Amino acid sequence: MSETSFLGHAFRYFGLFFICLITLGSYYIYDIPAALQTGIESLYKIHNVEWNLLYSVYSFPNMIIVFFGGYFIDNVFGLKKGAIIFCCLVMAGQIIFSVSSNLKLFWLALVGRTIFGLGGESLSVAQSTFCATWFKGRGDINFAFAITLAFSRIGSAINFQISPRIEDNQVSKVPTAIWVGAIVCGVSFASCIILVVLDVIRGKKDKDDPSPQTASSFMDIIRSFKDIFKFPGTLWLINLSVVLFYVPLFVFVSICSDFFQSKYGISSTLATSIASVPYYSAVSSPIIGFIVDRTGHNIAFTTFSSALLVVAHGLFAFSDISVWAGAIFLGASYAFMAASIWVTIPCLVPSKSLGSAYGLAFACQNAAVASFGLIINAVIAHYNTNVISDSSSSCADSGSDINHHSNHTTGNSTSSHYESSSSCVSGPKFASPNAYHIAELIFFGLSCLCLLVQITIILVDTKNRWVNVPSAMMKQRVKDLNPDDEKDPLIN
Ligand SMILES: NCCCC[C@H](N)C(=O)NCC(=O)O
Repeated sequence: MSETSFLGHAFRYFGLFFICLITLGSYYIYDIPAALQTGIESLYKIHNVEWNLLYSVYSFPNMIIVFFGGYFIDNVFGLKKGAIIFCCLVMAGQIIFSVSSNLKLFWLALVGRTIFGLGGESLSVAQSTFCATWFKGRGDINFAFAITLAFSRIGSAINFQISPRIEDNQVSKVPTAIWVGAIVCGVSFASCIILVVLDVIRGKKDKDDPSPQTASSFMDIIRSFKDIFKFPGTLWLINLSVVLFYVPLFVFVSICSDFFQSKYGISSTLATSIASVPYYSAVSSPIIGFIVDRTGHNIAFTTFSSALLVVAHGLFAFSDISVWAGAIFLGASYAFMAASIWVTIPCLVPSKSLGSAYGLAFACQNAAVASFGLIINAVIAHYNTNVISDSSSSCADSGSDINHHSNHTTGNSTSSHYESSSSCVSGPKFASPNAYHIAELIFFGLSCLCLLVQITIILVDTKNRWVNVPSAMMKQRVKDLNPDDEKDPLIN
């Protein structure tokens, strides 16, 4: 099958469809607590801070677990078995969460979310590794990566549309909405099985799956961890830029709904819609990926993306111009970054280490996002001069019908979640503008650092010529790193 053969292309894109589907469930269920925040608080009779635990139990273990996940893909399970195991964990976690909603047991919900966390991020590593191995050294790899990310973000968006509709403002329907998440995970699991079969057909069954003897004992595992210190400096700079980019994106998105209401005086519904602009904008990244495939010079694109991030946070921090301006810059910034950063990794490590490299990047990202999530919320609480009316308990106990809007956040302890209802105390549910201003200064500073790191990578790469060169040279670099792939029927 030659590279240009129609069958080869069709088969690869058929595989890409299932590569996209394997994380649909995990992206869909990740934000179920946000989409059903009020209902979940009422169902389990919990407060905002306990609700936030549904995110913490996912993020904190992933500071470490996701690296092990990537490492196990490379050295213990292999990609196919690893993907199935992580998909099982995601589905099992969601089933436990669903059962907990029927039994109204919050501790069981936390167990479910923890098990989901054990698989969720590692499944994303498996997805990136599948994408990188199926498309490595090809001219459409940026496009393929961008499609998987766009698809995943559509999964998140569908949850925000569907879950509140199923729940229909009735606590009794919350378990149904959570069970629907389990069904979506079932679809992802079935897709994973199909993908594994396709991967076997692809004819790489033994090459991609290192034998378990590679790391048969705990000491073997510890010893081969040293390999990560052999990763090139550019990969560490890429990881640093991932951290510096995703903190001002993910953490900002988690607090921006309240920030928009506080600074711009807009309604919570509008604020929530604007908060999701960055994720909807990911839908445009395949177009950008298509362009990056033609031009190469990925770091030029990530640098441009960082510059857009600086502008976005500059607008939020220092101007009173319409809130839409900053949100659109942030969305454009995300679309460019998503389409260009992740593809640089196969140019820096050989295929056999891709899982570890993606695992390392996601571990750094999770550690930074979880830590800065706490720091930013602490800063906001410290500088806040508003008296926040915490109406959650009075509302939560006010009956089975709830007055609800979706909160598109990744969880924060200051987030608002109630429209006023007869039994709720009205008043500001968000912190004062000065508190958000300090937080914004931090995001702006991190964005500037991100831009600085991108410029550093460009300078470093003028010598190496690995990740900021025309696409033909990047393809050649991947081939040089993986000489065995000469025999791969789908690559050559
Ligand atoms: N539930 C969120 C999954 C995130 C997966 C991964 N850590 C990541 O950040 N991927 C890139 C992205 O832009 O989503």
